[in-house]
Amino acid sequence: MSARVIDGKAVAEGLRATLAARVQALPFRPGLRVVRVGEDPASGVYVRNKDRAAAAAGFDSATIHLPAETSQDALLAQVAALNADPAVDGILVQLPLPPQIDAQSVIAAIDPAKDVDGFHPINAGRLANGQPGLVPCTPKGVMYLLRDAGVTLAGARALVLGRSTIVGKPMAQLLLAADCTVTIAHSRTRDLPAECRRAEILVAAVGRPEMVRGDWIAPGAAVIDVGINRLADGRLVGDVAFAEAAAVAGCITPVPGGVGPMTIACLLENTLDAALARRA
Ligand SMILES: NC(=O)C1=CN([C@@H]2O[C@H](COP(=O)(O)OP(=O)(O)OC[C@H]3O[C@@H](n4cnc5c(N)ncnc54)[C@H](OP(=O)(O)O)[C@@H]3O)[C@@H](O)[C@H]2O)C=CC1
Ligand SMILES: Nc1nc(=O)c2c([nH]1)NC[C@@H]1CN(c3ccc(C(=O)N[C@@H](CCC(=O)O)C(=O)O)cc3)C=[N+]21
Repeated sequence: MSARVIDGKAVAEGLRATLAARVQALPFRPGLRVVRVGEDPASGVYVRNKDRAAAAAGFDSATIHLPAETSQDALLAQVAALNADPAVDGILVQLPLPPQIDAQSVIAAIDPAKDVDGFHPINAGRLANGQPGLVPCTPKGVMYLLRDAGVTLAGARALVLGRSTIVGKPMAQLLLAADCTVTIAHSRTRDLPAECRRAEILVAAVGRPEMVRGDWIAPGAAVIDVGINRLADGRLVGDVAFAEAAAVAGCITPVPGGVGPMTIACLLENTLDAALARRA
């Protein structure tokens, strides 16, 4: 292996320690509510990790777990109650939602000032316009990791693999704002390996286990693996074939212990930011 492995767990611990110190100095505890509907197994891990991290950093955090058959109206009523609750600074509705619920409508119902996921159209629009707002946690965490690893951003050729609203698109916006030359690739991209090979910064967010092979990576590239894929044998792997890619890349994030912990730390940072803005 030649690549430096970026320790997302350690960077996240550092960020959480800074946030904990800031929270301790406040006359109130920032309030975070996670709404989970049904039993999506991947959400279970995330919600558990988040609860532990939020409590340890001094946040007032709770998960509201609703049954899988919850109606859209009932979920909208829950969101409205959290919007109206002055003790709640951040609201996160865990995705995916069951099929009877339209996620877009639910996200649009969240008070943009409490939208710590940064998924509300108002916050997405602010990001696109270069205005301050709440930024989606995963792409925000990736930017922290790139900066921590000392990766040169201005002028760098960056490729984002994936164009989802929650990862790919906001990731591309943040890299663009940092003066990268950004390409967004997706399932209709012609010759994906060739596009990847041109990238000095490669961010993979496709949800396809180990799809990105070693010979797709430019020598010395910074490789950020957002993918979280649970294999049949229980192993957790990313969207990048780690060992192959690490033989070629300059630096690379592992799964687990890469982007995932940063997502949670950034959720806490967004909650603190939302609390300070709301209560100012
Ligand atoms: N570490 C973390 O904190 C987080 C990790 N994740 C993980 O990141 C991954 C991506 O998540 P998310 O963005 O929500 O996923 P989505 O399924 O919403 O989006 C996947 C994207 O990848 C593209 N894609 C799918 N298959 C291929 C292919 N064979 N070739 C090229 N492009 C393809 C899709 O293209 P098209 O648009 O054309 O369909 C789409 O744009 C998942 O593994 C998820 O679990 C997600 C959130 C947080
Ligand atoms: N509204 C909403 N916001 C989200 O941000 C959101 C979501 N819904 N739905 C699901 C995805 C996925 N996601 C993860 C975050 C952290 C880890 C994480 O902590 N991963 C650790 C541990 C993984 C493990 O041990 O299983 C790691 O990668 O090291 C995983 C997955 C957030 N998401």
